Amino acid sequence: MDLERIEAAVKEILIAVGEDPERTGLQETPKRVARMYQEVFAGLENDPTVHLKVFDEGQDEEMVIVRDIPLHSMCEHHLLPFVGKAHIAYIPRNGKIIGLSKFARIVDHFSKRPQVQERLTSQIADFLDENLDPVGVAVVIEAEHMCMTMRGAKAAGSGTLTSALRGSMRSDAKTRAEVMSLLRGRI
Ligand SMILES: Nc1nc2c(ncn2[C@@H]2O[C@H](COP(=O)(O)OP(=O)(O)OP(=O)(O)O)[C@@H](O)[C@H]2O)c(=O)[nH]1
Ligand SMILES: [Zn+2]
Repeated sequence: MDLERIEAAVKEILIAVGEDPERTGLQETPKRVARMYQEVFAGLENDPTVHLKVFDEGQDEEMVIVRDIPLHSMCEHHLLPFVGKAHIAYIPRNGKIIGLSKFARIVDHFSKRPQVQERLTSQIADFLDENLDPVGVAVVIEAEHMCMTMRGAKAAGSGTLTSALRGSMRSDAKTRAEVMSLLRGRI
């Protein structure tokens, strides 16, 4: 990531909105924003496959659900945060599982780039589907978008719910109903 370029751009924005980038409170701001972007967009650079330490100890064909994974991402339309929770359910194949913490790391990875909620949801589902080859996987995300609350429509408190279903979660009506009712228990 080109930190110097971000700094220069932020300084330009400050001037363009009518601020004085040399006043005491703003002198360090371009540098801070550059470091902040490096952190919140780290998912553009890092490799998510490092989180795929696979164990073969899962209960075959039994569903695993990790709920309420905290999520912070940046809406690509306005570069404002959207904040919420991800819920992931999957049915391992041949006992192929990953550590529970890795789901939070994978959610974080795909959140840390300019995003829309729909694509974030699909990217997490596709990544797990392609790399774990589970019988089925479901990802549900609920989030509040600052671009809808602090500006524009000013729809404070509105929530957006997205889901991505793969494998038996999509094709098998009974499995889909089961996972949705388990996830709905808390959503
Ligand atoms: N589908 C989808 N839309 C999003 C997401 N994040 C923000 N948006 C929307 O992206 C749209 C961009 O609309 P535009 O009309 O191009 O931009 P705008 O004039 O700033 O729109 P307003 O927010 O309505 O003021 C808005 O409706 C946002 O609510 C997201 O994750 N998914
Ligand atoms: Zn937005």
